[in-house]
This record gives sequence, C-alpha cells and structure tokens, in this order.
Amino acid sequence: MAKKSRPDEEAAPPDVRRQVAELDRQIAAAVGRRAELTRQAAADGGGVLERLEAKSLQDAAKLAGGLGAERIVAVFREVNAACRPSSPQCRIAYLGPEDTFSHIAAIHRFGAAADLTPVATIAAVFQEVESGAAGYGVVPMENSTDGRVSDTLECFSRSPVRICGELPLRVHHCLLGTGKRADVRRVFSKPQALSQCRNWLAQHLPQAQGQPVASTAEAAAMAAKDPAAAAIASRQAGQRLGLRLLAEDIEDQKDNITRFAIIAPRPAEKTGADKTALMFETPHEPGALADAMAVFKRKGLNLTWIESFPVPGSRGRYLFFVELVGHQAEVRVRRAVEALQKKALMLEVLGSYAHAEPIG
Ligand SMILES: O=C(O)C(=O)C[C@]1(C(=O)O)C=C[C@@H](O)C=C1
Repeated sequence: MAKKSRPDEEAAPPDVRRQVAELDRQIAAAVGRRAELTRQAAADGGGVLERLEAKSLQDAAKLAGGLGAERIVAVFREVNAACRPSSPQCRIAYLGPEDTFSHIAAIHRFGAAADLTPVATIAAVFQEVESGAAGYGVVPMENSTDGRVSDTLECFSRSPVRICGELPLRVHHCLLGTGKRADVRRVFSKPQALSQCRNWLAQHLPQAQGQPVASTAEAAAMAAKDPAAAAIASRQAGQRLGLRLLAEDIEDQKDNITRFAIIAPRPAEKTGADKTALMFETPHEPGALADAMAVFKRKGLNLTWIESFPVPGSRGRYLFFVELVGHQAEVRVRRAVEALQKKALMLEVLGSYAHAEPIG
C-alpha cells in the first residue's frame, strides 16, 4: 500500500502545482525559442548579440512587475547566458580558479550560466581573447585602495584587444583557514589583496608573513593544505573549500572597489553615457604632458582616470593611461584623439564603453 504523505510534506495544493507545472512548461518552451533566436543573432556577429542582450536587460527592467527591477534583470541575465550558443565567441576568460573576484565580476556581467573559463594569469586572459579562444575577458584594472593593477596595464601596452565594458565591484575580503586565527603564521593572497588589507594584518596578525600567489582563490586552495596558513579571499572561495571564516570584511577601506575591464576584440557602441580609455607616450621634453593635457581642456573633456606606467623594457620612458567622459564616436573625442596623435610618439584608443555604477 502506498504510504500516505503528511500534509506538511506536500509541495503545495494540487491546483497550485498544476499551474506552476504549466507555467514552467511555457517558460521552458519560451527559453528554448529564445535560444534559437539568440543563436541566429550570434551568427551575425558578437556586436549584434551584445545589442540584443543589452536591449533585453533594459526591457526586463521595465517588465519588473511585483518582482522589482533588480531581480527580474538577474533572471534575464541568466536567460541571456543560458541561450548563448557554445562557441568561442561566447566564451569568457577570467583569472581563476573559481571564486576569484574576477570570477564574481564575470558572473555579475555575463551570468552564472555563461561559459566562464578560468585561466592562470591576467596575461592568459588577454591571450585567450587575442587568439579568439574566448570572445571576452574580465581583468582587474584598478582598485580604490591600492591603485592600478600593473599586470593588466602591461598587457594593454602590447595587446590589440580593446575594452568594451567596465565593472566596478565592491570587494569584501575574508580571512579563511582550517585552524585558529592565533595559530596563523602565513597569509596567502594576491599581492593586491594583501595590500588592500595591510593595516588589518599589521594590527590583527603581526606574527604572520604575507605570501603572494597568483589569485585569491589559489590562496584559499593553499590555505586548505596548510594548518598554519590562512588566505585572504572571497567568502565564496571559503565555502567551496570548506574553510573556516576567521574574519570578514578585513579590507582597510570599507568602500573597497576594484574596477574590472571587460576586454574583447572590439570596443562597445555608443550608449549616451560612455567613457573612453587612451594609452599614449609623449616625447621626452619639457611640457610634453602639459601639452597633452591642454588638448583635453580645450575640447572640454573631463578625465576620470590617469596613470603613468613605465614602457616595458625601457628606462625613463612612460606610457600614460587616460580615461575621459565621452565615446570615441563623438566629434570632440575624435578631434581630441587626432590632436593628441600629432603630439604623441604613440597613441592607442583602448576602447569606449558604457559608464557603470559600483555593484556588489
Ligand atoms: O585574485 C582575485 O581574486 C582577482 O580576481 C584579482 C584581484 C586583483 O588583482 O585586483 C581582483 C580583485 C581584488 O582587488 C583582488 C584581487
């Protein structure tokens, strides 16, 4: 005789179950049809697919209904991700392993169901995009506490890939380990993360030595094997490896934001609220940088970022990275680039992309 289930074990009243099953069937059929159309759009090129997805997210925000814009946009981000064809063009490379902050940023931008591929270094992310093995890459560009990420700037100085998006992510660091905090002698992390927590470490773990590794998630994996070690990494990395949360939110600045660049073979189209990144080298003579800056002033262009960076393999030569408000398709940006090109030894437009607000 079949065992009679107790009412509290039942999922829901039969008519609710029937309606949910019917709606789910309709959703699955609609997503299937959507995947088919997405595949057709993707066949016309990455730019076509990007526009389709951007419009879909914009419209989703307006369809919000009772759910609220943020939730419905999150649902549609996953619909977009699930519908993308599995092709190199739709693959996204990031600094792995899983649960690095680059991975978290990639999920925010492309969805957890996207084809997200971890690689071992930032240079390898560029390489994947350059070779066409991936259509996009996610790389950290600068941090509000620690400044530029030099590996990324160095890659820009020798790679033809472009920036097609920015993603400022609020970064909260955890101290993770297998033992007790008092027993920690080594703290593994990426140098940027160690630096973002240096005051906390000096105050709470003065006996521990910082051990630089390639990423925060790799640091978590190291700490999992060493009872006298801890890692600075994401909460997600600790959960995946079953590490103990020895301390949380240990970043020195409470508003600790890392700005990621989304890299691709081409820049993004104009949205009306865009920024443009440039890289140039000025002649080594008095006033050369001031002359370059005067171009932006004359064209009324507001700068949002400026970095100087040594030209790799040379002494005394510097590259300047500048970001300004406006899209390279706008006349005044184009004119500024033309004027600067006449003065600079080298100038490259790294890309134009939509301005984004911090998330997370
Ligand atoms: O190691 C990671 O988790 C990364 O994604 C890299 C990185 C970085 O290099 O800035 C990204 C965000 C945090 O600032 C710390 C580390």
